[in-house]
Amino acid sequence: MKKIGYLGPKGSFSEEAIHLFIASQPELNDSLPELIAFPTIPRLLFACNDKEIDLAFVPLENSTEGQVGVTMDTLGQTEHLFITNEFIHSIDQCLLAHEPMPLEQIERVYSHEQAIGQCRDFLENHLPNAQQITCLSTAEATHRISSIRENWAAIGPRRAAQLYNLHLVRECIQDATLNATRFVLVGHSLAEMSDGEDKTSLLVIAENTPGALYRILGEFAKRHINLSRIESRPSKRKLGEYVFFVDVDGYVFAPPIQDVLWALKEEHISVKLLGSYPKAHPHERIF
Ligand SMILES: O=C(O)C(=O)C[C@]1(C(=O)O)C=C[C@@H](O)C=C1
Repeated sequence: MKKIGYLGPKGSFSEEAIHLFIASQPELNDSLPELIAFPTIPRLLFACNDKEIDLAFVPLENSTEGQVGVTMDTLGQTEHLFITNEFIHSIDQCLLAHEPMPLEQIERVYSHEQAIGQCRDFLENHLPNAQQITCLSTAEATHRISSIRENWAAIGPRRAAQLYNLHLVRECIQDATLNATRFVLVGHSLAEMSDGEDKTSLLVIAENTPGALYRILGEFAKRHINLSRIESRPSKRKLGEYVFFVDVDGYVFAPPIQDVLWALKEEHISVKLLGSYPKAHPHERIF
């Protein structure tokens, strides 16, 4: 039985998404994997890197709040991991508390930083005086308030209300109605080319010199390779130095992508392959 790790505890958006992802994958449905909750994303990804688990399921970016930096940074640090699938899950944030209560009475709001970021306008407009407390996940926030009878609330998934015996004070409190998170499944080997459209994720380490990014992008443009995402993260070596996460259309062994990788190597630009995997086509309700 395959072991898949996710950001827990039970009731997190990650858990909700992994169940839907498994249901969408006939080959995983034949022998259901064992799901293991981890308290943090680095612990989860390093457990996979060290082969304690077969696969890790992690959030990578959200349509409202943007990149999940900790996932990107940890993928950059691990050595034996490849993204093998992506899965887009629609996210509805709910405000949960012990009992129905007027918003003015709520003194504290607990949640994961991504969830707090997705509800920034709601918090500013409706709970301007509530203290915001960041937790390791939305489910951890929900679990924390469930054992203490105070005027505290948590932001998290609808299902967490049932699991932790809480009341739904408000639903869909995120700032953008269409709110979705892209999760990726990460494993130990490169996925094979699919029957449909694939994409390739690369981590490119550019020098801080004039035109460095221009030259990198030029290699893709020359070969008509479509870039679907480019994001920077600090290199963590010095202020103002960045690494770039680039997603391009196509499977990594397709000749034009191989040509780009050779060209970048010749220019001494270092590139780490993060994976090649089937492109997700989310339902139009999501985007
Ligand atoms: O805290 C959770 O419930 C998670 O699964 C993490 C996470 C994230 O880091 O993006 C997942 C989806 C939502 O965007 C909010 C939080």
